Amino acid sequence: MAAPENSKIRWRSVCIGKITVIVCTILTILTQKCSALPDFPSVTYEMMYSAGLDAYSNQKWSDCMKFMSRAIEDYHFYTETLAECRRLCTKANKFNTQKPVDMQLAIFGNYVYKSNCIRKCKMTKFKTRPDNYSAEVDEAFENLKPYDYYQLCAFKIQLYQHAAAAAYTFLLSNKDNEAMQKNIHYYRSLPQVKDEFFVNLEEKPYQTHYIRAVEAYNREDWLGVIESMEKSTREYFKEHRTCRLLCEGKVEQEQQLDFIENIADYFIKVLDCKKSCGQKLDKIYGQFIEDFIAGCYHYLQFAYFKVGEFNHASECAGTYLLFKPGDETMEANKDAYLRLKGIGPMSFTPREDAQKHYDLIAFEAQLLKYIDEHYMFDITEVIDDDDEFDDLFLGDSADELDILAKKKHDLEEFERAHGFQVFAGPKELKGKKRVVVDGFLTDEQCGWLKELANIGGIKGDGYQQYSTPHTKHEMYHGITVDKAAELVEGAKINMTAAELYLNVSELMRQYTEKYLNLASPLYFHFTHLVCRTSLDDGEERTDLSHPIHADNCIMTTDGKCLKKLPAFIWRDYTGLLYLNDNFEGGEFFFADRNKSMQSSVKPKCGRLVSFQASDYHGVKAVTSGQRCALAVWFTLDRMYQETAHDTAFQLLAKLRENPDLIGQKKETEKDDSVPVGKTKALEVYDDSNVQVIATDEDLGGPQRMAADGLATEEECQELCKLANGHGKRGSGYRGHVSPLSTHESFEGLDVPEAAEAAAVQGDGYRGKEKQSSPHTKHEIFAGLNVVHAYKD
Ligand SMILES: O=C(O)CCC(=O)C(=O)O
Ligand SMILES: [Fe+3]
Repeated sequence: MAAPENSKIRWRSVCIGKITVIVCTILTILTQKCSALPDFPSVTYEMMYSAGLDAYSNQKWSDCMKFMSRAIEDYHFYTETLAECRRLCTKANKFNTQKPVDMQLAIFGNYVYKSNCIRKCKMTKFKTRPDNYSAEVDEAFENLKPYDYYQLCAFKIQLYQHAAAAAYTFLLSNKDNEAMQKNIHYYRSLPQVKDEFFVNLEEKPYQTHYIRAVEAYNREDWLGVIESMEKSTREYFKEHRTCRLLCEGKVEQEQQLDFIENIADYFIKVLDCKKSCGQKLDKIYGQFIEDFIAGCYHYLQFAYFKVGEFNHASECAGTYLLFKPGDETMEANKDAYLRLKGIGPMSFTPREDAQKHYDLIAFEAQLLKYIDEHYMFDITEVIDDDDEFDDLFLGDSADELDILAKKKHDLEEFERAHGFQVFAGPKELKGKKRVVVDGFLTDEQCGWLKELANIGGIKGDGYQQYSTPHTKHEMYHGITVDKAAELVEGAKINMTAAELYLNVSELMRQYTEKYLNLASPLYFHFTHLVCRTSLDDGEERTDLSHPIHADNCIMTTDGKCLKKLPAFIWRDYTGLLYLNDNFEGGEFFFADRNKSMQSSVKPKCGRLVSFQASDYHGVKAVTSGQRCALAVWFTLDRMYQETAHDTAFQLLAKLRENPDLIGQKKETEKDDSVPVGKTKALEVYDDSNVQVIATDEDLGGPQRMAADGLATEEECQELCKLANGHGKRGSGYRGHVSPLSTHESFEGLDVPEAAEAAAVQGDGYRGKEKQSSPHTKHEIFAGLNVVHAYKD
């Protein structure tokens, strides 16, 4: 478990210096007695969060817990109260809009009246409390960040029950957060941590009732389903209203606009926020449930049917059909209900609250569609890519932030230690994950490598032996790193140059990995020292030395990047280290998909350019002289790692130990230095029990492979056990009833798989026959049974 110490928090401390001290003092005086937050109205969640962060960085773990939990508590108090004020004031009207002198005047007059109402309400409830919070802090609370800090601080003082609950709560809203997945995994491995510690501290009433309803459904306790699901729908609409009301204060206006423009822009932003309430709320145990509210009515209609309350059952069926018109299962149920005495078309009139909810959402969707298609958003808005480099170092959880801050620091240290200077970044180069850095080689070193390329370089090497692969006006020759080592053995070049080749390419790999802040290691796929020499010095040229292309896909005429063979689709990043500038032309450039130039780089000795292999780029014509570079293509897939570096390393080590061997063996003429594909890479695995039993030709298509020996008998059994374990849990999990199964699926199986399992259950319930789980089947048949029961 990576629990950071002495870490720098990358958080804008909103409450620094004096204020923090005051807050801390107040809270310290209050000590245990601080739960009645409204009594201390001027202490806000923002202040407490800041105090919590300070406590965290000063390693005051229990203070950190205390402040974080109070911050969370106050955030709830504040948001609930705010929503309540807005709700109370929605109906406050003074001016008659029915017979207005001027309708618009009356409407806005009422807004003035409502605004006053909200202000009065806030004054009564919040008293002297400041009412201006930074968007960053609000976002942190929405994403449950305080729980992240809370769990770390609790962990530090071995309060595992608190830590586990906070970690679990955070994870439910931040499912992809790998650091927290690892933390949960770690907590679970502790003997003192019990399953029941993993509780969702942010569970909303509608979720609790929903879970109970599904549990009751699984027990076939139909009255229980009715009671809990009715409560769940009521609570859901309430929560939805609150969520929408909270959207109403969240807009930051940047520009001076007309009165009406201002209102429209503000309104659109609020609308956009409201639209996301469904996405936010339709979750159980953090798992999104499609058509959540419709699903509730499906459960209800079935439960009412089971207890013989057909009027209610029909009403719920009708409500379901409001949300899912034409749903086959429900239409069939409807037909069946219609055959019952006392049930007519009116029995299917949707519930009033559901109808209101539906109308609102539908109207908003219509409005948003209009806005999407017609509204002229201010076109001066430009994408601010100033922070793109920093984006590479952005994290979510406290753990992540600390790790990333450390990585950024490491990178800076690495740059300092090697004397590298960043010359251009994503902003100047007009693309993410691009960098130009100087200082990789001295002039002398560039000279050695150039000489190496010229002595040992093979014409067309690396280009299927074509000496002019891209333009007839230039000749290419190159040398791979293992070939360079062989030249040392053949006494054609000195050891220093070959070692430099090996070492500097490794530095390029390390730097690219660090700069791009990659989560997994980079491997060499192909390393090539290459020179291009102008054949017609000084002639006018309209062609390029290297046409616009990407290094891992085929560029189509309409600018698409097709990840298909024969492109080297496993290449992920490219590094080009230039060796000279005494030539004409030959600028490297990045291009758009429409082939227009985005930015260019002038080669010079020791200058590295690194970028994503899928970025389009090219080289302008070399109109005179020779241009040399060390080009390295990296892959994230170990399978495609080239063996040349190992070979070179071993040979050079042997020659260092036995210098007598140098010059004894005749250097071979054979050139086998074409880029290494899968077959060569697989040889790496031959040493570790893996045997390739069939490849592309045997299996009748590209990129196919079968191999034995990837797991031992024991490992296979382990995996089977795991699968069986999940199978069992799966059946207990079908109603999303056990938090443990959600929790376990995060570590036992991968997240998408767990998500899929949950999605299947949700979907299946709504009658999709393709689902295979027994529970789902049961629900489909149960649905159909209704029909059959009355047909027969
Ligand atoms: O040498 C350069 O600047 C770029 C070469 C290149 O893009 C390539 O070989 O794929
Ligand atoms: Fe390229």
